[in-house]
Amino acid sequence: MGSRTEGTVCPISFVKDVLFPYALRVLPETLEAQWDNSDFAKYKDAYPPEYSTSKDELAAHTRDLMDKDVKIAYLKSLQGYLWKEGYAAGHLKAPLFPDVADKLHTWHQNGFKIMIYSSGSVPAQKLLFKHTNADPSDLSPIISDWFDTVNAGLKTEAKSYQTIAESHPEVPVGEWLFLSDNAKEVDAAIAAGMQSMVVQRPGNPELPHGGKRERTFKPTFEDGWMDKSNMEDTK
Ligand SMILES: CSCCC(=O)C(=O)COP(=O)(O)O
Repeated sequence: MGSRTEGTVCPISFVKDVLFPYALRVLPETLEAQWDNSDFAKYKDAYPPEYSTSKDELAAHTRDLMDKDVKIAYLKSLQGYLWKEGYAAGHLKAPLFPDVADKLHTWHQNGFKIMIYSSGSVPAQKLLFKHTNADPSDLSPIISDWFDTVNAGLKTEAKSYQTIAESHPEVPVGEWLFLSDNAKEVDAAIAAGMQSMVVQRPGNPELPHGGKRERTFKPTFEDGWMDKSNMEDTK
């Protein structure tokens, strides 16, 4: 069982209106404090050289990438670093959709492996699932594995899903279920041999073809995720 984060387990607005602005707010003070710190070098040095020569260049490029929501590994890595203190201090908490925590616990108790595949970096994923609005807040112990664009590849490419499946040979590829609000990612997962569905959530943009496609899944919080009556089969 695999899933992406924004628009699937939590609202897109949490990422766009809370996480991104938080990262931009703490960026200048972080650059000021950490620029020459050897622990920070791995974030700074991952940027292309033309953007890592000065704090101003790096900040401007970071702002530009976030404005355009570019999901590039060096930005995602820095974001995870910038969010760390915010989560630790309680300023950031992931607002999961109301069905998510219960459903993940149920699946876990029933022996399913739950894994996350996100454009957000693995450290950022772990922070998000560790600090949620659920009770208990930390869902990370029930997540079996974590994938991002560094250890798996781009989410719209079938080979990324093959890489993920191959890293767990104990689970035949046809037994994986990948849930995403992004139809292109669902198509890539299906091309790799996984089962996959588009999840529709409040606040998500209109799907291609007005959401009319096979295997579109619109969970209602009362009925639960796996109620087939919520599935639009428009074949
Ligand atoms: C899990 S880190 C915060 C979300 C994020 O930065 C992101 O890019 C979300 O990507 P996803 O593929 O999970 O929608």
